[in-house]
Amino acid sequence: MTGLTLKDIRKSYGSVDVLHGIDLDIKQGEFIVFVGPSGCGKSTLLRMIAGLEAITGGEMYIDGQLVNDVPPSKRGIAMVFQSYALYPHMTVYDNMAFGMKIAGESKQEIDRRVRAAAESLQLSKYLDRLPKALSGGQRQRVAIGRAICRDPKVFLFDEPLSNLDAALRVATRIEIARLNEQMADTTMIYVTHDQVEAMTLADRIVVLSAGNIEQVGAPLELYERPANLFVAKFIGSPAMNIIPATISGPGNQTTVTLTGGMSVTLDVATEASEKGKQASFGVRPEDLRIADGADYVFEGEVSIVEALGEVTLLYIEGLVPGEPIVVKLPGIYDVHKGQRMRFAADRQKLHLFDASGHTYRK
Ligand SMILES: Nc1ncnc2c1ncn2[C@@H]1O[C@H](COP(=O)(O)OP(=O)(O)OP(=O)(O)O)[C@@H](O)[C@H]1O
Repeated sequence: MTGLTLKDIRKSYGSVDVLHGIDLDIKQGEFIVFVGPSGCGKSTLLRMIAGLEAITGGEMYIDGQLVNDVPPSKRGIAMVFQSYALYPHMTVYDNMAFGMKIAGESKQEIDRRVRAAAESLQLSKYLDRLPKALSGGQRQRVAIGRAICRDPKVFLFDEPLSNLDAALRVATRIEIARLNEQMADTTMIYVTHDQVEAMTLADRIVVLSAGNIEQVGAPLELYERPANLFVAKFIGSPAMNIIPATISGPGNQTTVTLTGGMSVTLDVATEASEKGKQASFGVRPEDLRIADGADYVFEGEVSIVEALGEVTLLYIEGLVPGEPIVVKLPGIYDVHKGQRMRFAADRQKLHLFDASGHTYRK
């Protein structure tokens, strides 16, 4: 079984601690995506798994074997970089064959693997070309093909699509999803800034911030049940609206008083001892709808309307000065600046976090 186990993995550059003790179990064949703000340590962690960065502390196991001191070439890992890193003077074929030649594979085996990888990535007709005669998307497919040829146990991707334009990103993302299906036993770990890539490709997403894991879970689990305020704001776009609140009625369902005085009841249980405590109330822009009765969550004035066709984004002022509530309505709405509106949401879709940012949901 080619799983990965990270036990209290730490990284420091001199006196600067970058990763503070990462614990993570990855099963064979899983597609794991690392996300987090710039500088949180995603790439460093990936490079440590690859063996390109030394491990300062903790233990890393691949397939049950401690690999802390195993060099990259002996870890059974292949990595695809944002920059493709192809040899410019070599043809596509030779780029894909290179690693196997170095490893001393037979010509026949090399040929078989190169052609199979080229076939699965629709590169067969480009095998004699140099990288400069390829588009960015084709180059990245060659880099992926080269990695496939090495028949890795673990496949690492460091923002592989970020140099591609929007249409190519989508096409190559779908290519990677297909590859993941074909290579069902190969563990894949993928770093990205792109929420759509994370949500669509991952079996599980690892959310990192400032060198710590905030939450690990299936994409929709993170979306529906964020463990804390950080994950709540990080997953989903536009981000979840957060409104300061006070717990006024704890119980199986909790009533809170929002800044501005509105009382709202959520499907979240709280202990009696929470009464009077400060909390953060959360609602996603897409979970808000125009209220049609007296039952509403908040009221305010439209300050900006962004009509995108498929959705309309409204920025509503009135609760926290300078922090408009964002509402995402499906389709086109005839709404104008200055209009006063009320919005409602289902109780089950509302979130509540305590003063230290942890969710009240069990
Ligand atoms: N060689 C180095 N020496 C000192 N600090 C470093 C070194 N490499 C990375 N760092 C620091 O480690 C932290 C994590 O960097 P890393 O590249 O892993 O972040 P990241 O989450 O991948 O960011 P991004 O999304 O911007 O690529 C950053 O604060 C960075 O400045």
